[in-house]
Amino acid sequence: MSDISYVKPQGQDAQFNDFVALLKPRVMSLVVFTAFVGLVVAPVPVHPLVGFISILFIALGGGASGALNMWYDADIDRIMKRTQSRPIPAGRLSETEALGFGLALSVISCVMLALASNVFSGLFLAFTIFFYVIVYTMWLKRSTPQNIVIGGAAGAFPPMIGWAVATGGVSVESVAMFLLIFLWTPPHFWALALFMKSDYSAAKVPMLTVTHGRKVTRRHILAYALILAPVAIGLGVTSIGGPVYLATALVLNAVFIHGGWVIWRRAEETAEAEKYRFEKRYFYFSLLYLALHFGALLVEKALHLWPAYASFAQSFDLGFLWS
Ligand code: HEM
Ligand SMILES: CC(C)=CCC/C(C)=C/CC/C(C)=C/COP(=O)(O)OP(=O)(O)O
Repeated sequence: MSDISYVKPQGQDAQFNDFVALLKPRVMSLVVFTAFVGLVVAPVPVHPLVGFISILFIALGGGASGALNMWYDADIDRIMKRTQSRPIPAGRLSETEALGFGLALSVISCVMLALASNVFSGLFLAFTIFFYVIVYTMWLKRSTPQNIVIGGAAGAFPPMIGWAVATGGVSVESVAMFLLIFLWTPPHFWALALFMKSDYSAAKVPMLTVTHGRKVTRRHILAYALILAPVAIGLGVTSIGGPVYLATALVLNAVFIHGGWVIWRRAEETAEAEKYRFEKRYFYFSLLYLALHFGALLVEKALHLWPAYASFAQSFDLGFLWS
């Protein structure tokens, strides 16, 4: 964690773009979208200004956790090809700058979210940052191949935070959204780990592909796709689901399981000869998979404003089983 290797390029100030890059904006865009959906689909309406400010601070909190992750992981980011051009390993920002930026932004975002919505949401955001930075990044990532399974919880909390902004609490629906992302994370990440294995071996990060090999990882991807499907479809029979969501989930999960099956059956030599083309496609499909599930929840929310649709959708709601 020292700054010894840091040499600021002459005459070049730390760039605004580099601070933005510390926020991991591309990954966080989907994270923030899930938080937004969590907020919008909740049964309690939120004033648009409060909603906007809350999402802004959830986004900043997520970004802050990304900056703290990059501060702590600078040593392994220097080794991995995929991450070598990040601001710290590339020498454009110092570790101290990233740490200060990440800490300041974390405090500001949690306090502001608490003030803008409610204390529970602010504390929930703080816990999520803690989970990603301390539990995942500092502890699990370097110690167990289950790192992303357990650590993945951090990435699954944002829709619950959005829901908490609106309702001040937790519900079956928000837990179901959490479970959807929680069980999606392993196949999402392991598909990438199949074609990024050498990066992780070089950095000695105990990802499943490194510790147990690609064959075991392939089996795990299929297993998680199979466990994920009933949870993803199950979300459709809660109060925030409905026929449009259910149809979307049925199609997406059939495709995701089929892809997981193909990944499991693929001979390593074939995958290597094809430069892991299918695995790469599966990784990108995983992003679409999650975005479309949350997109379908938004569509349900809009359609529920139409009374005829709302009463039709009601017949799919099995909420009486748990309420
Ligand atoms: C522990 C949990 C997770 C791990 C280990 C993980 C890992 C990764 C990695 C290593 C990448 C490649 C990033 C890059 O090229 O810089 C990636 C990409 C991505 N991840 Fe995840 N991910 C996790 C959870 C999530 C969650 C919860 C979301 C959103 C809800 C998400 C959304 C994305 C997106 C949108 C990309 C594509 C970024 C791009 O185009 O550059 N990830 N993920
Ligand atoms: C609101 C809030 C606090 C949200 C946090 C959301 C969250 C935990 C997202 C994690 C997604 C992510 C970039 C994982 C990368 O893992 P990695 O760090 O191992 O990947 P890397 O090798 O690309 O750094």
